[in-house]
Amino acid sequence: MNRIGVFGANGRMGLALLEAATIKEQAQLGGAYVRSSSSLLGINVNQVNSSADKSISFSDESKVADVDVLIDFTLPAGMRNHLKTALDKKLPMVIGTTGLTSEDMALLENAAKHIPIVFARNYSVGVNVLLNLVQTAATKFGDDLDIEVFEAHHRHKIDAPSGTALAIGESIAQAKGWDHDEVAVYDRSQVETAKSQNEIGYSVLRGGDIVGEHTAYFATMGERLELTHKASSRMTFALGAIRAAQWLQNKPAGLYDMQDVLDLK
Ligand SMILES: NC(=O)C1=CN([C@@H]2O[C@H](COP(=O)(O)OP(=O)(O)OC[C@H]3O[C@@H](n4cnc5c(N)ncnc54)[C@H](OP(=O)(O)O)[C@@H]3O)[C@@H](O)[C@H]2O)C=CC1
Ligand SMILES: O=C(O)C1=N[C@H](C(=O)O)C[C@H](O)C1
Repeated sequence: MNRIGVFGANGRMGLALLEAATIKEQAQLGGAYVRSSSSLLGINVNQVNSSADKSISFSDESKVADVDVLIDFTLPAGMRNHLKTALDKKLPMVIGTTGLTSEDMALLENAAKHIPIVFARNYSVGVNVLLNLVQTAATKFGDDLDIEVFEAHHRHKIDAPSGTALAIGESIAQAKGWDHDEVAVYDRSQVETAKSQNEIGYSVLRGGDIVGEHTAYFATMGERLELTHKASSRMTFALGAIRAAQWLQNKPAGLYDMQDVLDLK
């Protein structure tokens, strides 16, 4: 049995994870962690999400105990603290937080020398299949090809482009043999020349309650391929993260991703 500890348990993803832990067989909610200053401390999780396990109350994230694996979908600063806890307690960790810097990634790589970690910018099956499909598309057209990535999310999202959009772009860059940082174009407002074929352009929409949509465009003279993924429920990500937490059981230290979990490599 996997006793799962969820950080940021009062967030949009946190609440979905509390519910997902009750749905998945062989999984059990072990801890619903919130900040030490949270007004939710001691309140039964069931009062906030009626589908969550009645036996658990929100507890202080600095008092992690009686769990087998930790899950973090918070913000980069939260993830850094929660990673320290996982290292102290020698617990495996599933991380979905996006907007991480290269310094954060270095922290993850170092931590993964001591504990097993799954880090994925999207825990849906569809997006992880898409990461392979865009590599096929990117290499099957000739060089006279324009590649763009579009993403749309809810009004509350603060990082842009989304982690998934960047993962799609990085996957394409890898297939093309490009350095992603050199070819990524985030803003054309100050550019007065036509685009080159060696770039990946990003565009972003924020509005309403959009859960998460991503399209990779492959446009050439005479045709255009659009590969789109649309998530319609956060439960997709939450169930994927619980699956990753179960997969991590008994894994050696290392940095894994959702494609490892789904055997898509
Ligand atoms: N990989 C994937 O598949 C997915 C990733 N995400 C990512 O997950 C993250 C969270 O998204 P979402 O749930 O919508 O965001 P919310 O804003 O709804 O929730 C964020 C949670 O993190 C907590 N938090 C923020 N900062 C800290 C901190 N410094 N220390 C402790 N806790 C902190 C918040 O607590 P408080 O309320 O006290 O501020 C809250 O519980 C984002 O990075 C998002 O991009 C989202 C969906 C899928
Ligand atoms: O913030 C979100 O909501 C999401 N974030 C992830 C991202 O940045 O790619 C994944 C998903 O699209 C939802």
